[in-house]
Amino acid sequence: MTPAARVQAAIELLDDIATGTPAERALTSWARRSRFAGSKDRAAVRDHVFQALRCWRSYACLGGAATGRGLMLGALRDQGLNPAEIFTGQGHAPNPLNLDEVKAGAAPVADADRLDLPDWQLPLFHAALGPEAEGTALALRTRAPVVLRVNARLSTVPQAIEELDKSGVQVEPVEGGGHGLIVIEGARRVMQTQPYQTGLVEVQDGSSQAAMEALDLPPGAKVLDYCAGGGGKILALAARAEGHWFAHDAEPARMADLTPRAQRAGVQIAQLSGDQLAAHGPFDLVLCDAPCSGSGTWRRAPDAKWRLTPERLDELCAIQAEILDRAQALVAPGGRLAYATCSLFRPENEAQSDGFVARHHDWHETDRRRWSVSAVGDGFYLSTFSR
Ligand SMILES: C[S@@+](CC[C@H](N)C(=O)[O-])C[C@H]1O[C@@H](n2cnc3c(N)ncnc32)[C@H](O)[C@@H]1O
Repeated sequence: MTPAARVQAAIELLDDIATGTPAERALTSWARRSRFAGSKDRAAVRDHVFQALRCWRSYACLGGAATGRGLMLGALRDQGLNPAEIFTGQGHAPNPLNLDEVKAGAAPVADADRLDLPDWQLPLFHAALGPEAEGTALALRTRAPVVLRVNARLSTVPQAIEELDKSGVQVEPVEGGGHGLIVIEGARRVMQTQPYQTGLVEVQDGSSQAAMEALDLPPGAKVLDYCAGGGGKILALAARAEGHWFAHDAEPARMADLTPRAQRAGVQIAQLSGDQLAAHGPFDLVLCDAPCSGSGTWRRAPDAKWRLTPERLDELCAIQAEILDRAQALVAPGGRLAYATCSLFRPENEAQSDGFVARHHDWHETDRRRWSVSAVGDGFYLSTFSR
């Protein structure tokens, strides 16, 4: 595909996504029906679509319309490129610009346009992040880093760097980042490499890694990941120490990847249904990596920024409180409860921790940390409690 044909494909996909089709689904079905598109084409089209999703409002201002054409026009203007060189109408290029399109478009001025946020989220950003609110919103307009975690059970940082290099993936250690490696080149190849397939490295965001390093983990501890999903967090904990590892999720199908991942990593993690939890408990550490808005990860899943509603945020807060209330009953005397989200918002973070200790007077908070959206990690929140 020519660069212009890739832009035209992105225009059509953005129009589809604007009608409510989830971005991943739109991209998958486009790739299926576009057999002519090679892997580089698919990657380039995906990059166009994701960047336009991150910058929907500012690109719509620059391009003069919140349509696929308007957004891609805005994207080209944002990069200082001449859209007329792409919108030529030749081959599979977008049709030439009409006079209205040439005249339309202006730099974003309103805060929500400039920061690429839905209006209702501006106060949430300011309340949670104060002077860092603007910088964080602007950071969410950029592409996320790809970060790996070296599995300390099977490898060292220098060994993993060397093995990855042999497979064509260049990485650098995350500064002060323990086992984190930031991918400089070859991100799309990581999962095909021998170090990944043999469990020497896992893909894991830098902030998630740092949060799991921050948790107290007594040797031989019995640990339950109450919202395990694909198991990224419990795998990071299990790499740190000997222990007994248990995973639970309200939707067990979400743990489908956990068995192969644990096998690769050389650890055993028992999966527990709701009915089995009490019989296998109590646990020295119960981690609740709760379902949340994901606002700290919106560089990776930018359509979620526009799909979240105030009603859904309220629902998530209620689910988070219920998870904490249930999980606390599974903690052994002297044990810890940990609450984590990849959200930036106070109602899901600080207010949730405060609400928990207000409802459970026998519990107190022992630690509370936030990680900012950065060059090595997503926004993340961690709170720990003891009784
Ligand atoms: C943020 S994700 C977990 C990510 C995972 N810990 C990881 O590191 O890959 C939240 C998970 O909580 C699960 N969940 C939602 N409601 C739950 C509930 N009431 N009890 C337990 N798990 C729940 C979801 O199915 C989802 O897999």
